[in-house]
Amino acid sequence: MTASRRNGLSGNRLNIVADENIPGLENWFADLGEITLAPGRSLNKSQLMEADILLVRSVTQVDAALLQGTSVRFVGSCTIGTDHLDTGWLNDQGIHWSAAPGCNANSVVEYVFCVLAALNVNWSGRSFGIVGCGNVGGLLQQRLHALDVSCKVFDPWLPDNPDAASLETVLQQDIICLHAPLVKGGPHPSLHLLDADALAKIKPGAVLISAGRGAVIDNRALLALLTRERNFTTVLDVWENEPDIPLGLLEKVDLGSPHIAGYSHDGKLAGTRMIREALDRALHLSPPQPDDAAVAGQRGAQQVLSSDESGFSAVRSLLLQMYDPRQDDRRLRDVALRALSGGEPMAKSFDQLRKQYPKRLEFSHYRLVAENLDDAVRQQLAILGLV
Ligand SMILES: NC(=O)C1=CN([C@@H]2O[C@H](COP(=O)(O)OP(=O)(O)OC[C@H]3O[C@@H](n4cnc5c(N)ncnc54)[C@H](O)[C@@H]3O)[C@@H](O)[C@H]2O)C=CC1
Ligand SMILES: O=C(O)C(=O)[C@H](O)COP(=O)(O)O
Repeated sequence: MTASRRNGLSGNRLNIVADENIPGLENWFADLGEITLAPGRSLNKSQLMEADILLVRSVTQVDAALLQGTSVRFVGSCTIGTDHLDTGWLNDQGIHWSAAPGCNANSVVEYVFCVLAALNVNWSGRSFGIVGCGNVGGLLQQRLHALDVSCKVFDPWLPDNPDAASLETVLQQDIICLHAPLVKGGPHPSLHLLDADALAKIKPGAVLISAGRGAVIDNRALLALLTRERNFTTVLDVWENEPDIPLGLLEKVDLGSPHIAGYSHDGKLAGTRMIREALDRALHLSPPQPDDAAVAGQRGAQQVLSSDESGFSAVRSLLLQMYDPRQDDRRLRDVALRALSGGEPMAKSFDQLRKQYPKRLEFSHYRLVAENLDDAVRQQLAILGLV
């Protein structure tokens, strides 16, 4: 039986237009019809006139300007964030849509711990503040509880969270992690939630890690503050005005990266798979055959890690063997320097860094072979996902 018969399409193969940066696309969607790849940033209506399915990432604004008058009837975004989708308009039009909630949450949480390892900040005995406690912030909170590290949470939609606190309280913690989505309206907007006033309330000596959406921090206010004084350590994965990020701000931050906190290979594949599942539900299709799915979800060969060190030094060195955010920082600063000296414009290089991002495997792909490690260190690593 052919793939399209299996799906009850009776020869009506679907016309799929997809962002060129979606791994696992062939394995998860080829059974449905023709796939046309396009650069997500510049996708336009003329490419979608005959399309049934549109598959995007966060760089494509999906709204009336893009879709009105096209034949698209399902939009899938292989991302957690949905701020690039005009969901109200899609609902009004009866166009099915789905994002991939939580697909790369584990990747972002691993990024946070690797950032702290890179900064040589031992989290034991410190307190965390989490802004936005959904799939990402909630997973971080779970790990912190398991590590016996205290945390405070600001999430106006979750007043019953056991660690619920005001934004002011959260900004007074030692390590502040921003994982709120970008929300521009409603009772709890997050746009510029960290404005000049809020930034001034951050505890001196704290570490601020922003891995939700860039505009949750007023980037001009942050630049002004960091230009006057550098009272806290700043780590930005996300920026206002991506991909043309503020280069003056990059110069001031301690670690910067091109919006890759969620870019583990596992997280990306999970996003693709989840969109296929959502499409099956929306259009009552059958999933691809297990063989296809198995290829799409293939895990890399297990890698083995060791360390001769002990205590936090061992944890730190093992985490950095798996993922070292300083490499992303270096790459970003290199392209910024080139842009400043008249080379490739930053916007182009930023997208290029993301497109050519090295394959990053999550901690669960690795195995520990360090005989010397004491039980407390082993336990800590196990909580982080390395056994
Ligand atoms: N840097 C990266 O690579 C990645 C960034 N993200 C971003 O992180 C965001 C969060 O991801 P998830 O936790 O999976 O989303 P989620 O939708 O599961 O959770 C978001 C949480 O933020 C809360 N929230 C909403 N408005 C808020 C406000 N004004 N202040 C504080 N909290 C607020 C919600 O109540 C919810 O609990 C995504 O929307 C996306 O924009 C997600 C994945 C990767
Ligand atoms: O899932 C999200 O939300 C993210 O921020 C993604 O990691 C962003 O990836 P792209 O869709 O921009 O490639």
